[in-house]
Amino acid sequence: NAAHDVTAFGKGVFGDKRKFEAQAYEGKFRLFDATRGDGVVTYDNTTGTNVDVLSINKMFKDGAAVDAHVNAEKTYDYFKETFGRDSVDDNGQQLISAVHVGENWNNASWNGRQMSYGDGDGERFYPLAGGLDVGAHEMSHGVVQHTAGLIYRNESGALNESYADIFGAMVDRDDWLIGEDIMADGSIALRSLEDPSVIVDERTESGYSPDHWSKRYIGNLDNGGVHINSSINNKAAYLVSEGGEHYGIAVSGVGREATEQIYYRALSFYLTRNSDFSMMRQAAIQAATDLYGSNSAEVQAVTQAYNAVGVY
Ligand SMILES: CCCCC[C@H](S)C(=O)N[C@@H](Cc1ccccc1)C(=O)N[C@@H](C)C(=O)O
Ligand SMILES: [Zn+2]
Repeated sequence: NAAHDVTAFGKGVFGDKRKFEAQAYEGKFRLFDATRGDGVVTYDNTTGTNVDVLSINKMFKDGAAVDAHVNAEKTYDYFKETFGRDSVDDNGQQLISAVHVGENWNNASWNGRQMSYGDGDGERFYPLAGGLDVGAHEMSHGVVQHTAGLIYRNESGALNESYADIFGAMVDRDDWLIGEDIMADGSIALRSLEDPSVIVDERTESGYSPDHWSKRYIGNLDNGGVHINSSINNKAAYLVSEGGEHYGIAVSGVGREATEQIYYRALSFYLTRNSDFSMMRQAAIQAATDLYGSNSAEVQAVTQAYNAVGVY
């Protein structure tokens, strides 16, 4: 008997009840959502199967698998509804997620084809699938890969990481923090777009994430600081949206809706593999000009935001 689509239920990593699309097949159920693009499929890396026999109360019981599946559905919907983009390649590419990857792995990744989530060690991170912004971060790397293709090193790599955080913060829309749901060590988040300097980063000289180009990390750690210098562009995007005063420069914000359109257009029309921060500034100004006009508040916000973080 063929598989058929069902709306199923399960509890996430933190015990919250989730609803999602799955399939019933041969008396069992699998995390395969056939309603989005060429499918959203989630599987347990330790067993290699995406079949999860429903427990007696008709619930999927693998919290990380449930959350990873919902993260992918929500991020698929975000790109479709906000930009009309059909998955990472704008051609419906199947969204594959693997959970329980590694041993207490304190990370998640996009390997060019799929998302992988670690379970965390319970000291640094809880299971990373529990964070919607983690899944959105990883899938956004897929979008970057199929658009500008920003090389994952130095400034282009920092932009790649920044785009993953910006879209992560737009999908997980109630704050400007990244990783706030999965920190096990008591810190408020892994990164903050609003105020990067509140997050300790022992890889940097100052111990904090930079919020100005003059404070950028220059060195070989972290592929040339891709998770460190991303905070400079993250701060710029935050200022474009929310506004504020930064190093004496005032920015009038234009809101999340205009900000996500500007950054998406800059990514998909103007940025290329080797783009650096200065090219990011030009691309965002051009995108804002295309969308809102050269004398618009949006162009003004972008210009002031990049002035405020010292990128010209
Ligand atoms: C193969 C090694 C991992 C490559 C880096 C991946 S893309 C990445 O950036 N992962 C995110 C995971 C994440 C996202 C949101 C919130 C919490 C954690 C990341 O930021 N990883 C940090 C821990 C890092 O690799 O330094
Ligand atoms: Zn990343």
